Amino acid sequence: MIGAGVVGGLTYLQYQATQAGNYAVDLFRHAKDFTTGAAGSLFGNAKGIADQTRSGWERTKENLAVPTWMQEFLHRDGKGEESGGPGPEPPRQSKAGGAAALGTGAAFGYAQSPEDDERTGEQAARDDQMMMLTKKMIEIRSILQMVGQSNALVLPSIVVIGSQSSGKSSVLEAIVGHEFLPKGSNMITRRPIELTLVNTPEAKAEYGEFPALGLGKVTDFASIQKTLTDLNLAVPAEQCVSDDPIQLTISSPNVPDLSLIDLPGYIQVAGADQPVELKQKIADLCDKYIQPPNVILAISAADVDLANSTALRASRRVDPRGERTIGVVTKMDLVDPHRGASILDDRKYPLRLGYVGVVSKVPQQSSLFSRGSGNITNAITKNENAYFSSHPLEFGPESHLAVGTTTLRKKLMHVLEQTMAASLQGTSDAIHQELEEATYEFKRRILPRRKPGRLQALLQGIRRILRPPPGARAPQGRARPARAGLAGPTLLEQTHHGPLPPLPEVDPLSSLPKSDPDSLYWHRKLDASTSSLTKLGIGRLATTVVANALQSEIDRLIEASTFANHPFARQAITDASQGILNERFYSTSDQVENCIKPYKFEIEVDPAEWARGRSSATLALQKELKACDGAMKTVETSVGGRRKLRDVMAFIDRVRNGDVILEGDSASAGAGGAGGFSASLLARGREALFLRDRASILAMRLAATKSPQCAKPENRKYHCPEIFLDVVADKLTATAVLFLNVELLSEFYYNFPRELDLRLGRHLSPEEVERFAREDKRVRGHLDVIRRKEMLELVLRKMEGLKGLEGREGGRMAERAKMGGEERRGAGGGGKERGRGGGNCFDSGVGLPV
Ligand SMILES: Nc1nc2c(ncn2[C@@H]2O[C@H](COP(=O)(O)OP(=O)(O)OP(=O)(O)O)[C@@H](O)[C@H]2O)c(=O)[nH]1
Repeated sequence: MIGAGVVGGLTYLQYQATQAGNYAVDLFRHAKDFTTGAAGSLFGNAKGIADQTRSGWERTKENLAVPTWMQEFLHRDGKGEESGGPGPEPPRQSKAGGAAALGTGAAFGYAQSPEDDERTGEQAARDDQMMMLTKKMIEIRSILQMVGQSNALVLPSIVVIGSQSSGKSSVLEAIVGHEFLPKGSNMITRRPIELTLVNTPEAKAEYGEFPALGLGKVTDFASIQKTLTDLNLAVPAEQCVSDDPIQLTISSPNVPDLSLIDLPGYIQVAGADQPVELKQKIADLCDKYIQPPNVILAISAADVDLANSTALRASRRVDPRGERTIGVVTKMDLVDPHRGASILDDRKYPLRLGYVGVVSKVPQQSSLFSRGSGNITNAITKNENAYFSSHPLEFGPESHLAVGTTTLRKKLMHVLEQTMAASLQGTSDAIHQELEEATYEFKRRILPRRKPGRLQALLQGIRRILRPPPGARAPQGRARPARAGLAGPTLLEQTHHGPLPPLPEVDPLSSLPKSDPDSLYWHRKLDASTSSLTKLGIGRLATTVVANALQSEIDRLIEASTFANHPFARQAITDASQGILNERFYSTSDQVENCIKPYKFEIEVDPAEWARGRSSATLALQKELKACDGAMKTVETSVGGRRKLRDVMAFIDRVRNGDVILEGDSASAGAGGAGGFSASLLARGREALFLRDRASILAMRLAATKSPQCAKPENRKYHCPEIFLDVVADKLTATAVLFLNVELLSEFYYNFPRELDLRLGRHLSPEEVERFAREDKRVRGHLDVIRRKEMLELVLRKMEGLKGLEGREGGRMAERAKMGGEERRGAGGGGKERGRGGGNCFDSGVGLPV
């Protein structure tokens, strides 16, 4: 009997290892119970997320990615429609009208006080209305930019081209009234700058915004300049230019509504440190932007012969009839006035929109001032006026030549307005077509999925996944810890799959049945086995096993659900579970450690526990014995029969007993076989020997547990250790499970849904909801289609309103044209060219009121 006890003692390691497994199995089941319960809350929670996401969509459609100005615009438009359909807004009256007129005056570059506004009321109202069309078109342009780039949907801009140092920046800055463009000798303008000017007549503040950077309103123009410089210099020197545009919006009561594009200046030859193909790259970039419907602002310096103007040459290539090019001659102060006048009166390179001469250099003393927040428009205008009025013969009131930044501003506004009006119908048709496509896409993708909704379906899938498989329902009451691991798998794994353990040279077990049951040596061995089950750290080990099992179960559930494609949700769920597990870890480990401490000293075993342990140990041994027999049969079949196996086993036995002496290496190591048996046959024989020995030990242990001596607990600890260890393991597991349940699992069960709610439920901001929804490729596609469709609808509504405005303005302009067209001053050779061409707004017989 003592032998059986010692065998039990020898297998304590196996016990110990399997205890962790027992905890895991038991607690895994608890985790499953939890998951079953949590499935409901997770589902409910996820349903909340779906609702949230849906309403988030509604909100984000309105709020997200729609800048504040557009929201205001939307809002205003809504009101407009309520009160009278999508007609144009009436010109502002009274106080607001005054402010608007004043603002418009400032935008035109007129003097900045009401007394200096020389315009008649009718002219001011007309200018206001004209600006309204451009303003709305610029707003529409910005919405279209958000819809996505398509050539058909691009509304016209004014593109500024010219050689390096021709004065492009100075002209733009004179229009804006601030020095804000990058300056420097080392080709600083490397990217197109898409500049949108927004006239804000009722506001005082002037500020810039970089929509793509999200820097907010930048009121310091020096820092706008710095940002532009940084963005340009970010293009590597070896690349030198990039066609990735920088978008900048400047809002001010002093700027007109304009959309302008500043481009890198043309160069004659690339510098030593520049790529050779730079000249061509710049030309290509400019060519890309000077295509219709854009208006070309071709800048040429007066001190350079027009015949050598790269800007005019480039514009002639794409606009051979000079119908959409405005010529700007800068640095008029650097040439003799007579020569300056003759350049502007040029007949060799006629442009329908004419030439304007400017002196846009900031006078020295105002330059320093302007680097702060001061406006430079007045300083430039005064300087210019002083120059042109000092040459009345060439540029005086009698002259038909167009000069001055103010004139240029006005011309730009009119030309852009007319170009925009001309593109209205074409763009509106293109938008109709895009909208049709978007509506089709919307119907195709979204309508059929309404029942059930996309996320609804996804969540149904999750519910299905979270439902435990049939038969995996939690057993009623507290389940006994699984002890199958005690016997079966470990051995079976070894016999069938793993390498065989080395056999002892001499079998010590054969002497065990005769050992003294009161031997101190064996008592100590057994005590050591028992105390190993309660050794320090077992609480931590058990908690780790459970926490890991729970976490991997959660991971598995996420992986199998559609949340797998949602990094955001995935992270949130993982964080939620890990957060709770980490928080509970130390207190749970301590509790488990403390609860099993008493077992270190004294373990009470009552008869019922003993009986349970005895039948459990018996069952485990029987199971393993059966597995051994089964394995032996498999080996028999694999070698071709019992007799053959018996022969090879007998041969190995003889070798081991020394009855057979092999030459060279031993039989067990012989690669080519021995005794007439092949190497693989010998390996199978060794396996069979192991199984035979194992079975005989198991039979001995079984006989011990079944013996009457082991029927009762009294003083049987050392006689029947197999049963005793089983009882101890059972008690420890039950106690540990109890505390793990209370300290870890019920806390987890309670907190997990709350944590999920916090991270994925109602507490998500609209931005997070949008981000979450967008992580799914298909949902993202749906959202994009919805957004595109809605934006296109919005744009169309606005365009319909604008058509009315354009009709009215067109009528007025035609009337004025009939009355004499004296306002055509500044249109240059336009009058002479008007007979040619057709279809363009500038061919309508309407002169420019400049
Ligand atoms: N006298 C005079 N100088 C001017 C005038 N306009 C510009 N300048 C000067 O000409 C130089 C070049 O002007 P910019 O406006 O920087 O020319 P740019 O075409 O933008 O130059 P890049 O950005 O290098 O292509 C500067 O020193 C200006 O001060 C003008 O009307 N008269």
